[in-house]
Amino acid sequence: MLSTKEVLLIAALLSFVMFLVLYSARHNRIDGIGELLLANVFGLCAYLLYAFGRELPPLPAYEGANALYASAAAATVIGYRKLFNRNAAVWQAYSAVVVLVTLIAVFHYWYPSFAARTIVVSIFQAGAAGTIFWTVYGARNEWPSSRYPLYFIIAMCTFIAGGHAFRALRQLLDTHAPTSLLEPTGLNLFFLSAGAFALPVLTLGGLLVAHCALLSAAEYAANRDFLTGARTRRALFDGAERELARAMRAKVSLCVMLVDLDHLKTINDKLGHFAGDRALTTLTRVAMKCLRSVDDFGRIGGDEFAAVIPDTDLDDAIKAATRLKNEFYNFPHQCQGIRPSVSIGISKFRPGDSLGTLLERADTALYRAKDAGRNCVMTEEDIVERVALQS
Ligand SMILES: Nc1nc2c(ncn2[C@@H]2O[C@H](COP(=O)(O)OP(=O)(O)OP(=O)(O)O)[C@@H](O)[C@H]2O)c(=O)[nH]1
Repeated sequence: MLSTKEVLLIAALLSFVMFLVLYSARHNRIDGIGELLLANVFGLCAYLLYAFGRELPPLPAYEGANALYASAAAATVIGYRKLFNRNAAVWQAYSAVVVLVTLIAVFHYWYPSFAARTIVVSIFQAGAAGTIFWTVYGARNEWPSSRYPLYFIIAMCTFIAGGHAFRALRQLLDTHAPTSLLEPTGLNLFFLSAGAFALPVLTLGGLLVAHCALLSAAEYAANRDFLTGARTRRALFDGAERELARAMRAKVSLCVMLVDLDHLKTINDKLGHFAGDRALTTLTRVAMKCLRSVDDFGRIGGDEFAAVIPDTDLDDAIKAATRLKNEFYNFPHQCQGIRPSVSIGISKFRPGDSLGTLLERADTALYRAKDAGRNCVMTEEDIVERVALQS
């Protein structure tokens, strides 16, 4: 079996490895990574002081080691709060460390009691694990990707807080409880190992969270237009191909809308590019509001947007497009003297259509809408009618 010193040295090594991993991730500018890095520096020093406690004078062996280990817990809590965009409560966390170290000194020099020291340390560590638990649990519904890291952290925090609560109770009630942290009894070794690995395990959880946050940020950047937040052309077309295949297979209706901002060049020229950008962003916001959550809306270039509207026949697509057009026209734009509007062309899926042919017909309808004076909605059926009248 490992000795207590060996367990602590392994924990120190793990903290060092975690430090190196976090150090390489610090360039990603994820909030909280810096604090986890600091936590592992504190942790590494604390483990070494604990491990060589018998060879050191009492001040570094007791107060020093505990102050560093408590600071590691405080920095971990702050790191997690930042990772989940919560108020970091730095002042409160380090104040709790000061209170803890004061109590340890009191139970070391004035009222010597290993049991009392163990209990206050366990309460502090259980409180830290509990805070991380609530931070992660409270963020679960807004978490954008797989919840596996959250469940992992919640399980670990439960284990750590439960272990500390049990240890404190045992110290309080059991007359055979250990009288030193380094006592190599079976249960003491178990608690020591569990406690010593808490920091590396929670750091691992934080790294998993940071990894998921990075992935979802990269996914967002790849699939969302930087200016407007609408889907990118590629993301929209990928989704459209899937919807088209589904419409074909399930024989359900589907429509495509092309939405073009009218006279953007005039807005840019008269009011500046920022006013043009604002009009594009407003259009996206209004469209997101008017369309359903199953509809896909993306910017396909310049001032042109497209919406893929599944399970919808032409009449309902016209209603949605008209609502969008009117809402945008009536929006309180801050464009002195100019009233931004949109023109919309709609096409309806026919068996055998490809995305290209569907967009082509919507584009022809859009140009008719432009020809008709803008700020209006045209469908391919209007075109069929007009072409028939002309011939
Ligand atoms: N502010 C801003 N302007 C853009 C952006 N992308 C494209 N444009 C401008 O949008 C204008 C589009 O011009 P046109 O295609 O002639 O369209 P329009 O002026 O809206 O005229 P119609 O579409 O015919 O009503 C060009 O002047 C582009 O420079 C952008 O991201 N921001």
